[in-house]
Amino acid sequence: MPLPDAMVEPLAETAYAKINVALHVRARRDDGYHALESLFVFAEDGDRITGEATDDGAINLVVDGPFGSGLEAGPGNLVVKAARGLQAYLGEQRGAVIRLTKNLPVASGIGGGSADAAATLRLLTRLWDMRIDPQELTALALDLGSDVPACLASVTQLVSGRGEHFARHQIDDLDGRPMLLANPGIAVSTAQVFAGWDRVDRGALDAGNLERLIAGRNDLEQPAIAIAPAISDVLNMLGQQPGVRLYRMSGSGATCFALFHTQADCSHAANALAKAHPSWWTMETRIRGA
Ligand SMILES: C[C@](O)(CO)[C@H](O)COP(=O)(O)OP(=O)(O)OC[C@H]1O[C@@H](n2ccc(N)nc2=O)[C@H](O)[C@@H]1O
Ligand SMILES: Nc1ncnc2c1ncn2[C@@H]1O[C@H](COP(=O)(O)OP(=O)(O)OP(=O)(O)O)[C@@H](O)[C@H]1O
Repeated sequence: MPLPDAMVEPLAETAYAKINVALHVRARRDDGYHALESLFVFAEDGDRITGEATDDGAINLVVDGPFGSGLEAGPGNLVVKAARGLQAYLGEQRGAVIRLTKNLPVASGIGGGSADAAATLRLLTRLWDMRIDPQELTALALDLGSDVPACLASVTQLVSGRGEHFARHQIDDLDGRPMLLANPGIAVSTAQVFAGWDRVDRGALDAGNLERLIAGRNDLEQPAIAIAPAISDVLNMLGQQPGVRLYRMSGSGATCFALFHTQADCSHAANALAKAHPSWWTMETRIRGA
């Protein structure tokens, strides 16, 4: 027997937070973007997107959640852009009512907007019953943002170019590893951080194993710290925590992450940060497996 409408659960997707375990900036390109080499991993947690299909063709977005208040729900929101882009791309006549529960800080280097856009594409292909693999949507995804193509699969990937080259990458000991994210409460503009890069190529990324990644870098750390010095405080604090294996800034900041040996180490660090800096945002999570 079919369920009455009120009991039909809306479809849901998690917009997994993206973390750049290492991010090497190799060159400034003629198109203004930068050529990067990065290992992307994804957290098991992130924003949440739910939706229901409508027949009128309209895209309506409602935003809630801890970081929802500062975010517009209109045409500038990456969820709306992704939905409209998908409608146009596939000539879809149906619309959708979408709810974005914003759990991740905005403009914080963990790709919240990019993850939301990719999750919207995954959600709507299911909602509108499109017989299409979201991986076919790479060109549309890249139009929405450099990180969006890799966010479609949201598994560990080596990413290069502006973000258009991405391939699954297996590293022992990463899947399921406890991870703490920490942000000092400062929104940082990605474009402004890239503009502060000193244009020195410090060499290629070696993502062969965790040891080599530990020897890697985030070349955007220094320009981000110049804009938001509190990033140094976050890094210092993370580096002092017992059981930390690797700590670094993610993306263009200001969020930093630390990978731990055990969940107990991670929880201990989360408590220490919350006690010393109650205003900082933290999230205790794990690296999402393939
Ligand atoms: C820093 C990273 O998050 C690392 O994963 C990404 O490179 C940024 O990805 P994103 O937020 O999706 O960035 P986009 O929305 O495409 O671009 C925002 C701005 O960042 C700069 N930008 C971005 C990506 C890139 N490879 N080079 C750049 O110089 C450009 O000034 C661009 O106008
Ligand atoms: N759904 C959304 N979530 C977050 N930001 C959005 C969204 N839609 C539009 N934006 C805009 O996109 C900009 C970048 O937001 P986002 O949170 O993706 O940045 P980020 O985490 O620094 O990304 P990256 O790691 O890719 O550099 C913000 O200035 C914000 O106003």
